[in-house]
Amino acid sequence: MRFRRFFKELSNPEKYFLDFFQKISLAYNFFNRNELRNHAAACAYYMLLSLIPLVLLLLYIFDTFLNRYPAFSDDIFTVLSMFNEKITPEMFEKFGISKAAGSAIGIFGIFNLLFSSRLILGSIQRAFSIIFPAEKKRNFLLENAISLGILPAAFILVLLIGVFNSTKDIIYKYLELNNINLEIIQPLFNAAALILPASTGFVIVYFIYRYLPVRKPGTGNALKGALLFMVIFAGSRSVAVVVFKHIAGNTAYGLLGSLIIVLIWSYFVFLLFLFCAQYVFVNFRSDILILNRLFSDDDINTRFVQMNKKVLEKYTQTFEADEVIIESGSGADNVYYVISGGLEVLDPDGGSAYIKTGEMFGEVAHLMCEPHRLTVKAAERSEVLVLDREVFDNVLRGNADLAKRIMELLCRRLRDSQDLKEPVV
Ligand SMILES: Nc1ncnc2c1ncn2[C@@H]1O[C@@H]2COP(=O)(O)O[C@H]2[C@H]1O
Repeated sequence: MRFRRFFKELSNPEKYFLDFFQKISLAYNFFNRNELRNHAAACAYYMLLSLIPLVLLLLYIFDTFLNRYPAFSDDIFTVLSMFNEKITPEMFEKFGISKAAGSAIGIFGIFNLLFSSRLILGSIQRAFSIIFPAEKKRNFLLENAISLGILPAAFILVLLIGVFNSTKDIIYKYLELNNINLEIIQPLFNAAALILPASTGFVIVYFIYRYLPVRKPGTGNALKGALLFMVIFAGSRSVAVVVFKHIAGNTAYGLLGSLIIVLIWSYFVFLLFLFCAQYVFVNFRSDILILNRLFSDDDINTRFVQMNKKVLEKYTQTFEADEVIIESGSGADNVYYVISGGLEVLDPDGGSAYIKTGEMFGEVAHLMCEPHRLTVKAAERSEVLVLDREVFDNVLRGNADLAKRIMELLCRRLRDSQDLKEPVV
């Protein structure tokens, strides 16, 4: 069913792109309103902090292996020197790597890494609790367990990709040395070298979008978000490589230049990551968000209604003049909102009131959990949004302005119908 809808959308690309750009612009609005830039900055900063423990950890690993397993380290250097003959044990000695302060640094590195990992995930979780609002809170144990694991897991993944890349190069060199035809193998390897990191990134981002929010957005939406992330990421990476090479080549910046590059790049990646998370949410709750916007304006915004016709059509019912919409005494299953036309409220004593475009009705019974007291019928041909309890409650939950406006509406109707025959004491 879902696939059929997807292909139907694809067969009408114009509509599909319009829908896509509308969602992007909605996501951008929310991205700004939620101030996600600050969260991205926090993540990037913690990322930078985690670099130092990471370097310490690497020092420890090199130190342990180079000192304890000379045979292994010989092998490593044989492999490393295949890439660049300058990489020798002497070079490492020069950097002081093999003389590093041993296990103390290693342990310090691990603790620091876990701590930074906790900080990074803490910021992502905080951002996610804003992007994907939920009533429930996350289980404390789970929250901490995930966050301690995420950076080491990412680290291991990066190492694996690194290992793949170097293995690829080694095999490649080996084949070349043995005069084996590379014409077919080379493109295959190159494709694998491109696809492997991209698909790993895609899977990681997908799992985070799919499972990290307390209120889970569903598979299809998480996939869309992860895909958007990877496409923009891959595109900007190729631009960034060129730009950053230029900056790094400029020796005036030195080491500081590399740090600035790491900071700028991780800030950008986190911005993109949170933006795409917001896009996942927009896909997930697009109906609610559109209704939310619709109810935020004082008058009916006809352009907005027109733009979001596809979504609103799902909820719209047309009533002919004199057709009854609410029968007095009937159960309160829905709340209604007039998009066009006008309606009449009738009380059993013959009194009546008018409900105009842009007004809500049926909310009294819903809020009080009792049957509708009055009958409502169309005064002319009218288009009405019919929202069930769940949809209405979700719109109300995310819209404090709407709650206030409903209160105003209720007060106004109360005042209109107030009959102060007896003075209030
Ligand atoms: N004085 C009024 N003017 C306009 N609408 C009203 C007035 N009184 C009641 N209504 C609406 O008519 C609806 C009838 O069903 P409910 O009682 O659920 O909710 C009621 C209000 O939304």
